[in-house]
Amino acid sequence: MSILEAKHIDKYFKKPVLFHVLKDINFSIKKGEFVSIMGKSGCGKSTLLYILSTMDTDYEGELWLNDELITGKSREFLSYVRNKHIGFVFQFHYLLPEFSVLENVMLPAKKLAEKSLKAIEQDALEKLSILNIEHLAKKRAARISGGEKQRVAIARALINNPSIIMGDEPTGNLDSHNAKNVFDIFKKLSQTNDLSLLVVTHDEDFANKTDRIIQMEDGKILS
Ligand SMILES: Nc1ncnc2c1ncn2[C@@H]1O[C@H](COP(=O)(O)OP(=O)(O)OP(=O)(O)O)[C@@H](O)[C@H]1O
Repeated sequence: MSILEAKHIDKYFKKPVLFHVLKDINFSIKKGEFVSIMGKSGCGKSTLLYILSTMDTDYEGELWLNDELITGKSREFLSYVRNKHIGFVFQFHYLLPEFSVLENVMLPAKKLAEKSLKAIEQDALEKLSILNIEHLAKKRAARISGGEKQRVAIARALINNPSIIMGDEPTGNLDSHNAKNVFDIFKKLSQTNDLSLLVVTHDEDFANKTDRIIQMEDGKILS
């Protein structure tokens, strides 16, 4: 079963001049697959991820998530889909510094509002324990290290049990030790939890260890 499928995606930027940035993008990601996207700066990786994450709706072609057509759906629906089915991990973690680690992880589940606070707290503690950082639960996010912050960001991405995690340079801000930790966590999530992962990266070591590399050049997929 495909978790994510892009069919004939084209995108144009209209200003300052008409620019065909994505050209007939086609690929799919299976359940439990760990895929990386690589390519030179400016080839369109972030633009593509923005579309795949349902944030950008101004494109041609079709986006499918869990065998459901996402293209053309309302803003409210897309916001729900993002929160429920997609977990995000960025280069910068975007944690709320004054909130505790636990509160940060709970936030996307509170927004979804499908469970009681008690149940959300239990889920958040479980995610923290998967990432071996349960002991940080009560600490303020501002008071933990960069590597720990990225683990908290991963726990937060997992809180609503998404179908797929999307990462934009998730190891871009980490030293090699912490980058390897993040890779190992992602690998384990794909193998033991059957979670799909799609990660844009410039890190060749990281990409070479993923199940598949999607290579981009000038807005096209090469392989
Ligand atoms: N809002 C925009 N309007 C016009 N052109 C844009 C806009 N955003 C990006 N571009 C251009 O589209 C191209 C692709 O940009 P994009 O950010 O997707 O590349 P990228 O592969 O993610 O690069 P990097 O690896 O540096 O992050 C670039 O030439 C960029 O200058």
